[in-house]
Amino acid sequence: MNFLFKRKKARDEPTAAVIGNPTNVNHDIHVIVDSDGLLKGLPSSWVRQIGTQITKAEQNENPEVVKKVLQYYNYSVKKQGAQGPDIKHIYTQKDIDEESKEIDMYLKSKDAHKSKDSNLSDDSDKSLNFNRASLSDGDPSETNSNNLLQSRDLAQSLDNLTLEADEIEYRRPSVKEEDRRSRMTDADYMAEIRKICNPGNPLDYYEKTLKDLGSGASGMVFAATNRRTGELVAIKDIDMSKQGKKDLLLSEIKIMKNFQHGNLVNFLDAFVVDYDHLWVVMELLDGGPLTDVVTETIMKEGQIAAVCHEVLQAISYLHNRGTIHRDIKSDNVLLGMDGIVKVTDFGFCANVTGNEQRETMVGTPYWMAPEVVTRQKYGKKVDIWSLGIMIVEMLEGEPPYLKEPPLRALYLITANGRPNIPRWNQCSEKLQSFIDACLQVDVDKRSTADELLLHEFLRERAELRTLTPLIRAAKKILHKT
Ligand SMILES: Nc1ncnc2c1ncn2[C@@H]1O[C@H](COP(=O)(O)OP(=O)(O)OP(=O)(O)O)[C@@H](O)[C@H]1O
Repeated sequence: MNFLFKRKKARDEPTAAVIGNPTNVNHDIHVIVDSDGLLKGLPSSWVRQIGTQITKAEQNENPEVVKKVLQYYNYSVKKQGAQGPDIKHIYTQKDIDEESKEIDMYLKSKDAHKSKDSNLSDDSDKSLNFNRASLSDGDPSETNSNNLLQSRDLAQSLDNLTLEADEIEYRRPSVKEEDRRSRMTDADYMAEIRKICNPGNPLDYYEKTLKDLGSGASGMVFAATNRRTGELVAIKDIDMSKQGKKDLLLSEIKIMKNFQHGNLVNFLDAFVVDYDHLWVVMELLDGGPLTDVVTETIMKEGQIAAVCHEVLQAISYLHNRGTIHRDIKSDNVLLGMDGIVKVTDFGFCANVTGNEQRETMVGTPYWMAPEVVTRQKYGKKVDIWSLGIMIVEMLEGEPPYLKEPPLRALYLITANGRPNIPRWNQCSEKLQSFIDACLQVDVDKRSTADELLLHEFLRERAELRTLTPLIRAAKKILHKT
């Protein structure tokens, strides 16, 4: 069999986007471009950040975009730093709206704090500069004192956030419940989780094989055999002592039990093992992630259409249940050796620190829709944008701007809108039209999952089994056979 192989490209380990965006954000910082073409009015630490990643000409051209990108980036870093590891959860429009309000409140609390503490008011952005040590090349003594200020500022900002939350009418009613939850100890959570898990010993049900399927941020995934049926399953071993938000994990398991679809990696069972390990049993996909195929081989249009069709069926299922995946990318599309295509990572998956990107930013930006960064009202169609970026991966082997650091990638996504696709002229008109329908910056013009499922490009999809040779070829190159 003849394949065109792509050169192996370095892919950063992307993480899940977990931050939503507010609507009608007040501009609390006035940014202007001075006569020298420099942005004025930005906090000094932000200026240092952009200096390394966004050129003066770009700042000149898009000052508002630069401001929004920095706000989003710094909020994201701060949230990660303040709350520790975050767990992605099932997203609904309601979650997104609530998160949007949270960002609004964060921005307001920053203003409130500014007026309360005159010592910090001239550089109150230090609270936003959580990752400054790694981003600035300033002198170490300055960094130390800033770190002290950061901790104080961070704590105060969080206090403000709570105070405001009590006063604001739209604060979600579940906050009291969250307060109660925040007083729960780890042992309390484990007791709750235990209640919804299978009480038995997993080794009575499943026999571990020697095959490790890989390791993610939250732990190892290994293969096992169902002792009764002989079915192969994948078991994700999550070390609960290292998880930040056990409450979310708890609700995830509850929700996941109700989500079953032929194009989702379905949840099968869960067990608590050794007091603080959660074993999540799911269907095993033996072909590995789509990422291996896109980085190693060149897919034909019929094969791209086949993958899009299956992924869209999963997205449509989730969207029709008021759920947004928010992390559609090739890494989260798993393949069976027979060519079956399933979407994963739509619940119970933790996003914990483990590599630089995870530490510096909550969400990986490369698949992110522009409206996420610009904090316009957004919803289900972020998944359609991400699908469009995943098509770019299938064409080019990687998403746009992958080699750029996250802050610059955010800037480019927001400033450029629809990315340039080098192989565009080699695409058929139908594929071009399909990509156009996904990568519309104007959300209203972007198609829905159900509309895309009727697109003529998908009518020419190849049979799923035609993916098998590509999977085999990728495995061979990556020594995963
Ligand atoms: N159901 C499955 N079948 C086969 N392989 C799987 C399955 N689930 C995960 N894997 C593989 O196991 C490895 C780790 O998966 P995992 O989902 O933990 O990774 P991650 O998404 O990077 O981490 P996390 O979701 O914890 O942030 C990956 O290489 C993935 O392809």
